[in-house]
Amino acid sequence: METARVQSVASTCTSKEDIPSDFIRPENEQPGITTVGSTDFEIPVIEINDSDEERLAKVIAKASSEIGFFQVTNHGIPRDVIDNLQRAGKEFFELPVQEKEEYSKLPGSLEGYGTALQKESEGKENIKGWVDHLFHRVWPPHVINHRFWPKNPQSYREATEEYTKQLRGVADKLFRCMSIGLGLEANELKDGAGGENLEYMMKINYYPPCPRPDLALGVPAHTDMSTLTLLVPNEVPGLQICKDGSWYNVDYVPDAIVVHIGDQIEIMSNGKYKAVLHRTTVDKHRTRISWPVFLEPPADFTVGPIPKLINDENPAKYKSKKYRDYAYCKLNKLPQ
Ligand SMILES: O=C(O)CCC(=O)C(=O)O
Ligand SMILES: [Fe+2]
Repeated sequence: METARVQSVASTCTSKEDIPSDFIRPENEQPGITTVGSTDFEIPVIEINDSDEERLAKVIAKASSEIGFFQVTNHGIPRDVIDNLQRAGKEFFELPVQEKEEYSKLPGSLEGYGTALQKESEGKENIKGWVDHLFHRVWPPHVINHRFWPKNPQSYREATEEYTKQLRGVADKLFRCMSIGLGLEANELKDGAGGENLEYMMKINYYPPCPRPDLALGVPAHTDMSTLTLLVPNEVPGLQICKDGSWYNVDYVPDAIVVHIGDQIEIMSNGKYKAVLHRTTVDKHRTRISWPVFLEPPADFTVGPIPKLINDENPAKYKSKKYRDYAYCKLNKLPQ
């Protein structure tokens, strides 16, 4: 059966004060009840044009171990490269739903246009997220399937390729600093996740306006299973991170790239760096769009705590396993 796209649901209920009951979160998840107004800690914004990687590594390592989350500025990606990416993605999502369905996911594939069907634990009803998305790989060339890249607008491919090329430079810099911050050689963290075979999975999240943003969520609470996730949002706020059990709004910082530490880096660092728990809220009047890129190990690559970081006093806290098996357990909510 076809799933209704949230964009279609939203267009039929904008004038009303309510939303279909399958989007209403239980009270302990409702953003209207569970969001903390102000932070008593700084969510770090880090300028990464510092050529002293040792110094930068310290700042990044601190943010990665205390929060697992930060934003970076002065990253060197020109504004127009990000604008072109965002314009093309927005134009794609503004096409009629029928045209977008040509890119819908095929059974068993992650790539394509779709609406998440969130698996809840046994016996619980599924609650839907107020968001549609598009997934496709963007790097390295041998994993790209252009079948899932929009042909309309025509600028989509070039804009996405250029952004990806620039983003790889930022990712490499972050990996080097995070590796140095663990006391390792600069290349060791990236090598532990697949090195040059690391796969870049692009996602576009499209969150239409929602009449009851106090009751619904876009993407519910989760950690990313990637190594790192690098994201550029549009100007509509909505990202929240969890620290010590409380939910905090993340400010929109113009021109920044948002960095989430994902599960694989937590594992490789043997818990020194933390995968951040996060979720997204939606806006009553405006459409939020975000472009995360998940940096993932190849499916058959085994990821585990980096051997140099474990010893008798500090034994491995995580199993080593193939990324494919990790992803299977995570997506099916099975123990790791
Ligand atoms: O839209 C965002 O800012 C975050 C989305 C997200 O967490 C995800 O797609 O994994
Ligand atoms: Fe996420």
